[in-house]
Amino acid sequence: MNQSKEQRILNFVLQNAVRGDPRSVMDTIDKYCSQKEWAMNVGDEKGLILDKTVEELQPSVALELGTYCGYSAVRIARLLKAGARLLTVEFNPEFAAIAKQIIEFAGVQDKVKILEGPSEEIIPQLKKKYEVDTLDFVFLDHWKDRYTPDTILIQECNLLRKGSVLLADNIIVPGAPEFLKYIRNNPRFQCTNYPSHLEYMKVEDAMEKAVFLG
Ligand SMILES: Cn1ncc2cc([C@H](O)c3cccc(CNC(=O)c4cc(-c5ccc(F)cc5)cc(O)c4O)c3)ccc21
Ligand SMILES: [Mg+2]
Repeated sequence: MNQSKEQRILNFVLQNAVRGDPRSVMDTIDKYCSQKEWAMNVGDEKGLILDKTVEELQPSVALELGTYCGYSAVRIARLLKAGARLLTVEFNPEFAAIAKQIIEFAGVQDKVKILEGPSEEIIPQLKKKYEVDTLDFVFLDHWKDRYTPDTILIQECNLLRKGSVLLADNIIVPGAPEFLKYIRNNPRFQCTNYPSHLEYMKVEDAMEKAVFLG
């Protein structure tokens, strides 16, 4: 049975990155995906916007929707302070299995919990099953038509507090027009747009940051 692209990414990390070194894992994935096979990791340019958001916020509890291979989970977890944790949601079992190995290879597994299942099922379980009070940070990078319903669901589950930050990938490509309309017209969010480029390409993309005002 021939390998998936994600399996090839994992193998390249296992053979070329330095175990326990998150930066080397990120750089190795970026090298593979810019030189060999494109893949939908947030990448190093938009990754810098993600880094700055996490560093500024210093979240204790972070949620990621769309783990994929774990690139952004490694990116976020490496910046978390002692005791802080990242919950990352992935419905595709193959992706979750790859991500688990990449997160472990990077040595950030103690800060990351992969929750397997669709976001609409996982989000309502966060308080009781995963002992979350409120979310300090949410990174949206899953199906683009789920950004809005999941943002509404997160609010319905009372998971945000004054100052909670949402950061959404792919505002231009593939695009999340409905989310943009929803979040920018919602008086309970203060939005900022961060122009950038699609990972590994010279195509314009952007991230949107939305601060919950309570
Ligand atoms: C419900 N639920 N709950 C958890 C959960 C997890 C997943 C998966 O992680 C998953 C699988 C497939 C696609 C995505 C979304 N990502 C994208 O579609 C994307 C595309 C491109 C791009 C850009 C240009 C192209 F030409 C092609 C693809 C660039 C990007 O950065 C992306 O993030 C996410 C899905 C639904 C889930
Ligand atoms: Mg993305």
